[in-house]
Amino acid sequence: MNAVRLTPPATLTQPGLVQATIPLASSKSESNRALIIDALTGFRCDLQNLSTARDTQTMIRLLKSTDPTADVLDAGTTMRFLTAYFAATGQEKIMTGTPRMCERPIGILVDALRALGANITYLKQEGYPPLQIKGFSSSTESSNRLSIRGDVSSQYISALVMIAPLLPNGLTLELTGAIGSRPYIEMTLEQMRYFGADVQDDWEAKTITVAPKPYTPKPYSIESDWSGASYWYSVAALANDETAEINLLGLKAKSLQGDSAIADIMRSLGVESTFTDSGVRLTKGPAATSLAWDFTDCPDLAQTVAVCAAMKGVVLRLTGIESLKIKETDRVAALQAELQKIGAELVEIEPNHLYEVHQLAVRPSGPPTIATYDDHRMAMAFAPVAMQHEIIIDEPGVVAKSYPSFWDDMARVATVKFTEASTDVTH
Ligand SMILES: O=C(O)C1=C[C@@H](OP(=O)(O)O)[C@@H](O)[C@H](O)C1
Ligand SMILES: C=C(OP(=O)(O)O)C(=O)O
Repeated sequence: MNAVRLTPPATLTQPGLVQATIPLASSKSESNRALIIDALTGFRCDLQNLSTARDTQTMIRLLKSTDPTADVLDAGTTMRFLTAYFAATGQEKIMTGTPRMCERPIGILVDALRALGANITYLKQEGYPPLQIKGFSSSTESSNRLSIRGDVSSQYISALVMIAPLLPNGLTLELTGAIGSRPYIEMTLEQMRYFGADVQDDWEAKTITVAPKPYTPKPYSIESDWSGASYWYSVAALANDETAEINLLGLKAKSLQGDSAIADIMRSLGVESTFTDSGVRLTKGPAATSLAWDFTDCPDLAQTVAVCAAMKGVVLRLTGIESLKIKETDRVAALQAELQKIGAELVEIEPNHLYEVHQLAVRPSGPPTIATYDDHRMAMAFAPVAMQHEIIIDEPGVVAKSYPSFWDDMARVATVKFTEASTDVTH
């Protein structure tokens, strides 16, 4: 694909000691759930520390907008949560997004909303945005029991359960197949409970039941983003400075975010975590020579860990990364292409199931230029490579989706230069 460069590439070099305090962005996942629940209370909750992420800012804007078209840009949760919200609140909207968003499936959610009484039509391709929400005719006769696949995106399930307190009969969801990203569903249920919803989950029976009981407006403060924290774990793991210390602000040991698993994963890659009053302190510890991890519960960590393991020469076996193919880009393909540039490869060992990252015998010379494929996590996962050698990140502006201040924070541990490009780039 040919693309015109939108932001000058970032050249990163590591100046010396790694001693930094990083404010972090707050969680866009928690923010976007809190915003939907707030809207369902008539905007009566006092939400504090909302994320500056573009995905959250887009959610805020669209919840208040009277425009008949809601363009979510590239925000998956915003697309899925707002589709359910606009349907349940009977708002007529056209839901659209970036070309990539229009390739990300939504049929499972639309089918479920239709079964609950929503009138939704596809404007282009069946099963994908753009779509038109025309109204909702839920009645006490509408079924309140639905089966839904759990193996494509947990966001459909979160979207449905969040509107369920409004439905005349509430909702029971029976989840079928494997359940991906389960901690995100649990985050949704916990936030709903906090705001007074009556929610029962039975993970053995794979059912979630929500009673028809309205939310109670309350103040709520959003935690820092553990997915964003993962890049700092990678910085600590790759720092040559054995005295490296990074303090990440606003993280809690008992988090709603499944990506807090990064603390366990990174212990194997040589990072110790100590929880403090202000967050978590990262210091260096011994690293393993190999690591196997199932990313089913934490798909957004896969890129961080793959790049970090590749740089450390730790052989990494990954499972549970099937959903990476339908995110901001095909992240499996993107990793396969870009890991080569840092002297590693991602090999598919068992089709669509088991993958391995290992170093190549011959390592490329000169600073690599990493393409980012409109994916914030490609940019942020590769940035910590700067701890070991110079690296150039193309389209660094992509980080705005989840972590707009990422480069400012990065400048606390590396030299970050944005240089104007004179030519077009090819992905
Ligand atoms: O609910 C959420 O906030 C999210 C769920 C996950 O998506 P899937 O459920 O599609 O894996 C995750 O990848 C995404 O970044 C945020
Ligand atoms: C997959 C992601 O987000 P979303 O699905 O909400 O676009 C992400 O932030 O990595």
